Amino acid sequence: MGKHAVMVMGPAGSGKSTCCRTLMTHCEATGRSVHLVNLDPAAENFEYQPSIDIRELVPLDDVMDELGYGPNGGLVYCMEYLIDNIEWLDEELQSYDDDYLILDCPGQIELYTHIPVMKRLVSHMQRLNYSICGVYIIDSQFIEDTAKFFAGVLSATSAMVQLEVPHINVMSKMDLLGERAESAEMERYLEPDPGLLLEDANVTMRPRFYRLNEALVKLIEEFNMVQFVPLNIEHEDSVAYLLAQIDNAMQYGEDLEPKEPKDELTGNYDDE
Ligand SMILES: Nc1nc2c(ncn2[C@@H]2O[C@H](COP(=O)(O)OP(=O)(O)OP(=O)(O)O)[C@@H](O)[C@H]2O)c(=O)[nH]1
Repeated sequence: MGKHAVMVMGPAGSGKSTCCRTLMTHCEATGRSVHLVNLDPAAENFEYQPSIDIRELVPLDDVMDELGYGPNGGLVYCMEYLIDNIEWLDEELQSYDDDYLILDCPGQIELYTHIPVMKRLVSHMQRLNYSICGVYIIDSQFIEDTAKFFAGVLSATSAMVQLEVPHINVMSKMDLLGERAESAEMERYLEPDPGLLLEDANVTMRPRFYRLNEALVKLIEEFNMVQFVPLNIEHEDSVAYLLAQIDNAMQYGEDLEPKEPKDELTGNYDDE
Protein backbone atom coordinates (compact mmCIF):
# COMPACT_ATOMS: atom_id res chain seq x y z
CA MET A 1 0.00 0.00 0.00
CA GLY A 2 3.01 2.33 -0.19
CA LYS A 3 4.75 4.17 2.55
CA HIS A 4 2.41 6.00 4.90
CA ALA A 5 3.12 7.59 8.26
CA VAL A 6 0.77 9.34 10.68
CA MET A 7 2.46 11.72 13.12
CA VAL A 8 0.41 11.99 16.29
CA MET A 9 1.24 15.25 18.08
CA GLY A 10 -0.23 17.42 20.83
CA PRO A 11 0.53 18.84 24.27
CA ALA A 12 1.44 16.63 27.23
CA GLY A 13 -1.50 14.56 28.41
CA SER A 14 -3.71 15.46 25.44
CA GLY A 15 -4.14 11.76 24.61
CA LYS A 16 -1.50 11.05 21.96
CA SER A 17 -0.59 7.57 23.18
CA THR A 18 -4.25 6.69 23.68
CA CYS A 19 -5.06 7.87 20.16
CA CYS A 20 -2.14 5.83 18.74
CA ARG A 21 -3.30 2.76 20.63
CA THR A 22 -6.89 3.19 19.47
CA LEU A 23 -5.79 3.60 15.84
CA MET A 24 -3.54 0.53 16.15
CA THR A 25 -6.41 -1.59 17.46
CA HIS A 26 -8.72 -0.39 14.72
CA CYS A 27 -6.14 -0.98 11.96
CA GLU A 28 -5.40 -4.47 13.21
CA ALA A 29 -9.10 -5.32 13.46
CA THR A 30 -9.64 -4.15 9.88
CA GLY A 31 -6.65 -6.06 8.49
CA ARG A 32 -4.29 -3.17 7.92
CA SER A 33 -0.63 -3.95 8.51
CA VAL A 34 0.35 -1.33 11.05
CA HIS A 35 3.31 -0.55 13.30
CA LEU A 36 3.82 1.80 16.21
CA VAL A 37 6.87 4.06 16.18
CA ASN A 38 7.74 5.74 19.46
CA LEU A 39 9.53 9.05 18.99
CA ASP A 40 9.14 10.21 22.58
CA PRO A 41 12.37 9.56 24.50
CA ALA A 42 10.49 10.18 27.76
CA ALA A 43 7.67 7.69 27.09
CA GLU A 44 6.96 5.10 29.73
CA ASN A 45 4.78 2.13 28.99
CA PHE A 46 2.92 1.16 25.86
CA GLU A 47 0.13 -1.33 25.48
CA TYR A 48 1.46 -2.08 22.01
CA GLN A 49 5.16 -2.72 21.90
CA PRO A 50 6.63 -0.11 19.50
CA SER A 51 8.29 -1.69 16.45
CA ILE A 52 10.70 1.24 16.31
CA ASP A 53 11.59 3.02 19.52
CA ILE A 54 13.81 6.08 19.95
CA ARG A 55 14.53 4.90 23.50
CA GLU A 56 16.63 2.11 21.99
CA LEU A 57 18.80 4.70 20.24
CA VAL A 58 18.97 7.23 23.05
CA PRO A 59 17.24 6.78 26.43
CA LEU A 60 16.37 10.08 28.12
CA ASP A 61 17.39 8.79 31.56
CA ASP A 62 20.94 8.11 30.37
CA VAL A 63 21.18 11.57 28.82
CA MET A 64 19.99 13.20 32.05
CA ASP A 65 22.30 11.09 34.26
CA GLU A 66 25.42 11.24 32.12
CA LEU A 67 25.19 14.73 30.65
CA GLY A 68 23.43 16.44 33.53
CA TYR A 69 20.49 17.75 31.48
CA GLY A 70 17.03 18.42 32.90
CA PRO A 71 14.00 16.77 31.28
CA ASN A 72 13.46 19.45 28.61
CA GLY A 73 17.09 19.95 27.64
CA GLY A 74 17.48 16.18 27.65
CA LEU A 75 14.55 15.76 25.29
CA VAL A 76 15.95 18.32 22.84
CA TYR A 77 19.32 16.55 23.02
CA CYS A 78 17.67 13.18 22.27
CA MET A 79 15.75 14.55 19.26
CA GLU A 80 18.86 16.24 17.86
CA TYR A 81 20.76 13.00 18.42
CA LEU A 82 18.13 11.21 16.34
CA ILE A 83 18.58 13.68 13.48
CA ASP A 84 22.38 13.40 13.70
CA ASN A 85 22.09 9.61 13.59
CA ILE A 86 19.25 9.39 11.10
CA GLU A 87 20.78 6.32 9.44
CA TRP A 88 19.63 4.42 12.54
CA LEU A 89 16.04 5.29 11.64
CA ASP A 90 16.61 4.43 7.96
CA GLU A 91 17.75 0.98 8.95
CA GLU A 92 14.82 0.46 11.31
CA LEU A 93 12.33 1.65 8.69
CA GLN A 94 13.62 -0.83 6.13
CA SER A 95 11.81 -3.67 7.88
CA TYR A 96 8.42 -1.97 7.50
CA ASP A 97 8.53 -0.75 3.95
CA ASP A 98 4.99 -1.50 2.96
CA ASP A 99 3.27 -0.93 6.27
CA TYR A 100 1.26 1.83 7.82
CA LEU A 101 3.24 3.59 10.54
CA ILE A 102 1.79 5.46 13.50
CA LEU A 103 4.33 7.79 15.10
CA ASP A 104 3.78 8.76 18.74
CA CYS A 105 5.58 12.12 18.93
CA PRO A 106 6.82 14.12 21.91
CA GLY A 107 4.56 16.98 23.02
CA GLN A 108 6.99 19.81 23.76
CA ILE A 109 5.98 22.76 21.62
CA GLU A 110 9.56 23.99 21.17
CA LEU A 111 10.24 20.95 18.97
CA TYR A 112 7.73 22.39 16.48
CA THR A 113 8.55 26.06 16.87
CA HIS A 114 12.07 26.93 18.07
CA ILE A 115 14.17 24.10 16.72
CA PRO A 116 13.68 22.37 13.41
CA VAL A 117 14.02 18.74 14.50
CA MET A 118 10.49 17.59 13.69
CA LYS A 119 10.60 19.42 10.38
CA ARG A 120 13.90 17.71 9.54
CA LEU A 121 12.44 14.36 10.43
CA VAL A 122 9.47 15.00 8.14
CA SER A 123 11.69 16.16 5.26
CA HIS A 124 13.85 13.08 5.71
CA MET A 125 10.87 10.72 5.60
CA GLN A 126 9.53 12.53 2.54
CA ARG A 127 12.85 11.89 0.84
CA LEU A 128 12.28 8.21 1.59
CA ASN A 129 8.93 8.60 -0.24
CA TYR A 130 6.65 8.52 2.77
CA SER A 131 3.25 10.16 2.56
CA ILE A 132 2.82 11.85 5.90
CA CYS A 133 -0.23 13.14 7.72
CA GLY A 134 0.02 15.25 10.88
CA VAL A 135 -2.62 14.65 13.54
CA TYR A 136 -2.67 17.30 16.27
CA ILE A 137 -4.62 16.48 19.41
CA ILE A 138 -6.32 18.93 21.72
CA ASP A 139 -8.00 17.80 24.93
CA SER A 140 -11.76 18.48 24.82
CA GLN A 141 -11.48 19.77 28.38
CA PHE A 142 -9.87 22.87 26.84
CA ILE A 143 -13.23 24.09 25.68
CA GLU A 144 -14.11 24.91 29.28
CA ASP A 145 -11.85 27.90 28.86
CA THR A 146 -11.67 29.95 25.67
CA ALA A 147 -8.15 31.14 26.48
CA LYS A 148 -6.97 27.52 26.63
CA PHE A 149 -8.83 26.78 23.43
CA PHE A 150 -7.04 29.67 21.68
CA ALA A 151 -3.69 28.41 23.00
CA GLY A 152 -4.49 24.93 21.67
CA VAL A 153 -5.54 26.28 18.29
CA LEU A 154 -2.38 28.38 18.01
CA SER A 155 -0.09 25.47 18.89
CA ALA A 156 -1.91 23.23 16.38
CA THR A 157 -1.59 25.92 13.71
CA SER A 158 2.07 26.39 14.50
CA ALA A 159 2.76 22.64 14.04
CA MET A 160 0.76 22.70 10.80
CA VAL A 161 2.67 25.66 9.38
CA GLN A 162 6.04 24.25 10.45
CA LEU A 163 5.65 20.77 9.10
CA GLU A 164 3.82 21.56 5.85
CA VAL A 165 2.15 18.17 5.61
CA PRO A 166 -1.58 17.34 5.34
CA HIS A 167 -2.91 18.11 8.78
CA ILE A 168 -5.88 17.09 10.91
CA ASN A 169 -6.86 18.48 14.29
CA VAL A 170 -8.48 16.07 16.68
CA MET A 171 -10.48 16.83 19.80
CA SER A 172 -9.83 13.97 22.20
CA LYS A 173 -11.62 12.58 25.27
CA MET A 174 -15.08 13.24 23.87
CA ASP A 175 -16.39 10.46 26.14
CA LEU A 176 -15.70 12.72 29.13
CA LEU A 177 -18.16 15.32 27.84
CA GLY A 178 -21.14 12.97 28.14
CA GLU A 179 -24.25 14.49 26.59
CA ARG A 180 -22.47 17.76 25.88
CA ALA A 181 -20.51 15.96 23.15
CA GLU A 182 -23.67 15.97 21.03
CA SER A 183 -24.75 19.50 21.91
CA ALA A 184 -24.96 22.51 19.61
CA GLU A 185 -22.45 24.25 21.91
CA MET A 186 -19.85 21.64 20.92
CA GLU A 187 -20.24 22.47 17.25
CA ARG A 188 -18.84 25.91 17.84
CA TYR A 189 -15.56 24.37 18.92
CA LEU A 190 -15.37 21.60 16.33
CA GLU A 191 -16.04 24.05 13.51
CA PRO A 192 -15.29 27.30 15.25
CA ASP A 193 -17.75 30.09 14.57
CA PRO A 194 -15.66 33.26 14.86
CA GLY A 195 -18.46 35.50 16.15
CA LEU A 196 -19.48 33.15 18.93
CA LEU A 197 -15.89 32.46 19.94
CA LEU A 198 -15.22 36.17 20.23
CA GLU A 199 -18.28 36.64 22.41
CA ASP A 200 -17.15 33.81 24.69
CA ALA A 201 -13.61 35.10 24.95
CA ASN A 202 -14.70 38.65 25.74
CA VAL A 203 -17.02 37.51 28.51
CA THR A 204 -14.15 35.97 30.48
CA MET A 205 -11.40 38.49 29.74
CA ARG A 206 -10.79 42.14 30.50
CA PRO A 207 -11.59 44.80 27.84
CA ARG A 208 -7.91 45.43 27.15
CA PHE A 209 -7.76 41.94 25.63
CA TYR A 210 -10.71 42.47 23.23
CA ARG A 211 -8.52 43.55 20.32
CA LEU A 212 -6.20 40.62 20.84
CA ASN A 213 -9.18 38.25 20.93
CA GLU A 214 -10.45 39.78 17.73
CA ALA A 215 -7.08 39.24 16.05
CA LEU A 216 -6.95 35.61 17.22
CA VAL A 217 -10.46 34.93 15.99
CA LYS A 218 -9.58 36.52 12.64
CA LEU A 219 -6.60 34.20 12.39
CA ILE A 220 -8.84 31.20 13.04
CA GLU A 221 -11.28 32.48 10.43
CA GLU A 222 -8.72 33.32 7.77
CA PHE A 223 -6.83 30.06 7.99
CA ASN A 224 -10.15 28.32 7.63
CA MET A 225 -8.30 25.18 8.54
CA VAL A 226 -9.07 25.07 12.18
CA GLN A 227 -11.60 22.31 12.41
CA PHE A 228 -11.55 19.41 14.79
CA VAL A 229 -12.42 15.80 14.25
CA PRO A 230 -14.04 14.61 17.50
CA LEU A 231 -12.54 11.39 18.84
CA ASN A 232 -14.54 9.21 21.20
CA ILE A 233 -12.39 6.14 21.78
CA GLU A 234 -15.42 4.26 23.10
CA HIS A 235 -17.18 4.49 19.75
CA GLU A 236 -15.78 2.38 16.95
CA ASP A 237 -17.45 4.66 14.37
CA SER A 238 -15.59 7.65 15.71
CA VAL A 239 -12.21 5.89 15.35
CA ALA A 240 -13.11 4.66 11.86
CA TYR A 241 -14.12 8.20 10.89
CA LEU A 242 -10.79 9.61 12.08
CA LEU A 243 -8.86 7.00 10.11
CA ALA A 244 -10.92 7.77 7.01
CA GLN A 245 -10.12 11.47 7.44
CA ILE A 246 -6.42 10.64 7.74
CA ASP A 247 -6.57 8.49 4.59
CA ASN A 248 -8.34 11.30 2.71
CA ALA A 249 -5.82 13.89 3.84
CA MET A 250 -2.92 11.68 2.75
CA GLN A 251 -4.56 11.01 -0.59
CA TYR A 252 -5.14 14.72 -1.05
CA GLY A 253 -1.46 15.36 -0.24
CA GLU A 254 -0.40 12.74 -2.79
CA ASP A 255 -2.69 14.21 -5.45
CA LEU A 256 -1.23 17.69 -5.06
CA GLU A 257 1.57 18.51 -7.36
CA PRO A 258 4.58 17.01 -5.60
CA LYS A 259 6.94 19.62 -4.29
CA GLU A 260 10.55 18.63 -3.76
CA PRO A 261 11.25 18.17 -0.05
CA LYS A 262 13.21 20.93 1.64
CA ASP A 263 16.95 20.59 1.91
CA GLU A 264 17.64 19.38 5.44
CA LEU A 265 20.49 21.79 6.10
CA THR A 266 19.54 24.99 4.30
CA GLY A 267 15.76 24.72 4.69
CA ASN A 268 15.39 25.72 1.00
CA TYR A 269 13.37 23.79 -1.50
CA ASP A 270 15.53 21.84 -3.93
CA ASP A 271 13.63 23.32 -6.86
CA GLU A 272 14.20 26.93 -5.80
N1 LIG B 1 -11.62 9.24 29.29
C1 LIG B 1 -10.61 9.37 28.44
N2 LIG B 1 -9.36 9.50 28.92
C2 LIG B 1 -8.35 9.63 28.06
C3 LIG B 1 -8.56 9.63 26.64
N3 LIG B 1 -7.37 9.79 26.04
C4 LIG B 1 -6.46 9.87 27.01
N4 LIG B 1 -7.04 9.78 28.23
C5 LIG B 1 -6.35 9.83 29.55
O1 LIG B 1 -5.57 11.02 29.59
C6 LIG B 1 -4.29 10.75 30.17
C7 LIG B 1 -3.19 11.10 29.17
O2 LIG B 1 -3.34 10.27 28.04
P1 LIG B 1 -2.13 9.84 27.14
O3 LIG B 1 -2.68 9.07 26.00
O4 LIG B 1 -1.04 9.20 27.94
O5 LIG B 1 -1.64 11.27 26.67
P2 LIG B 1 -0.28 11.69 25.96
O6 LIG B 1 -0.60 12.90 25.16
O7 LIG B 1 0.33 10.54 25.26
O8 LIG B 1 0.58 12.08 27.23
P3 LIG B 1 2.18 12.35 27.32
O9 LIG B 1 2.85 11.18 26.70
O10 LIG B 1 2.39 12.47 28.80
O11 LIG B 1 2.44 13.63 26.62
C8 LIG B 1 -4.30 9.28 30.56
O12 LIG B 1 -4.66 9.21 31.91
C9 LIG B 1 -5.36 8.68 29.67
O13 LIG B 1 -5.98 7.55 30.26
C10 LIG B 1 -9.91 9.49 26.17
O14 LIG B 1 -10.21 9.50 24.96
N5 LIG B 1 -10.89 9.36 27.10
